[in-house]
Amino acid sequence: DDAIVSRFQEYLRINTVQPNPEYYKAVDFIISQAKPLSLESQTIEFVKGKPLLLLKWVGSDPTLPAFLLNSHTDVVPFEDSKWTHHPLQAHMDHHGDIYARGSQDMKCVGMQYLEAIRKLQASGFKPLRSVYLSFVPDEEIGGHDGAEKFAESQLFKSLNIAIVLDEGLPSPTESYRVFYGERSPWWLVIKAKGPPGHGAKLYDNSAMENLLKSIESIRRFRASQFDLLKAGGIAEGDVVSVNMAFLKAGTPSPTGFVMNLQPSEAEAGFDIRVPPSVDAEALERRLVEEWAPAARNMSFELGQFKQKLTGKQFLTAADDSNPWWGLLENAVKEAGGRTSKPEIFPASTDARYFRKAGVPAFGFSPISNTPSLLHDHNEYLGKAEYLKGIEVYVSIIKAYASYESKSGSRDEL
Ligand SMILES: CSCC[C@H](NC(C)=O)C(=O)O
Ligand SMILES: [Zn+2]
Ligand SMILES: [Zn+2]
Repeated sequence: DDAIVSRFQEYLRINTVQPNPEYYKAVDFIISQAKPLSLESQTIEFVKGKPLLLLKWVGSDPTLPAFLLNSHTDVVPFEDSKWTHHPLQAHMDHHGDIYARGSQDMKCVGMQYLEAIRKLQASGFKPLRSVYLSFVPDEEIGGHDGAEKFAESQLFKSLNIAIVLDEGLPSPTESYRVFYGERSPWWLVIKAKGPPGHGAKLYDNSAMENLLKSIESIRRFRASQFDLLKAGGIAEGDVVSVNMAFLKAGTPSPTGFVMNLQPSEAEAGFDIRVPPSVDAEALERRLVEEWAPAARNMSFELGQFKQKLTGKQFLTAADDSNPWWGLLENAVKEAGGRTSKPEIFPASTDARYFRKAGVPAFGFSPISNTPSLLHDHNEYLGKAEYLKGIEVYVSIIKAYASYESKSGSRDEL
């Protein structure tokens, strides 16, 4: 167990923090881990400097579709002064909790896949289906140069993947959370223009006033969605979330912002997440007519990383019609765990690109009894929970790799 935990800590200590992740250090480390497992390995640069590592554990029946275990190698930035231990130290405290950026999101999962394969090989298990592992870059900044290009590639098609597993979220209870779809991310910048003027003058249609009207309207909508959630009976992934990411306005000067000048431009950035169950077109109309009406000198554009998905959202069946669902549920049970009712992922993962390519995907991180600290200060994972998660993957990989039916092919799902 000590060696297993040390390997996890080693991966956590590699600085793959956006916006300058040391991707090759991570890839070299994973390759070194895969060597003793005799996995086939290839590194693909869809975009220069952003390697995607693809590993393969070859199954004995090449006529059966394979399955893919995906994880991203990058992590989000942190404010290290707000942490109890430095987020790149991977310090384990006396409770066995390992503090590090990526301990939950999602270096744990990437390493757990490999550790599970190591255990299966040690037990003499031989897969029938091939098992692929992808370690992808850039998930945290939209996945365009990583999983999106991979899922759209000829290479991906040639792998003949029947099912993908990707990241989920920690569960504060005993039951693991599983995700079969996601909300669509809309990252919008709403801009207002208006006549400038003296700070002492009351007049209509200033940029600030126009923007504030929009913010008020957006906040009323946010409150209505939040009220639905607070009332209960509806999941986080089934309401629209709206949060302001930034406010940018004012006329800067070397001594601070000018106080007696009403600026001619003002803008605000919003992170909006739209569930598959919500009419995205109606929301778009609301955006055009109420939140950024041209009549009020307003416009909108996409923020950085250009996140806005409209149109069809792809969901993976999480019922008897999908054999991979039952196999997953059962495998978790056999490892002594329990899955809760499948949910819509409240944020975004690379799974959306695989689903879009026509391949079903589940979001699943085997972390129970743990607060969700993705992107938060003091992200940690308990050693016991990490080790238990490896056993869960042993069970899942065994079940998936042994599934004989040809009905696990993509066309029939
Ligand atoms: C929209 S691309 C960024 C991806 C990131 N994923 C997670 C899981 O936090 C997010 O939802 O913000
Ligand atoms: Zn993640
Ligand atoms: Zn993340």
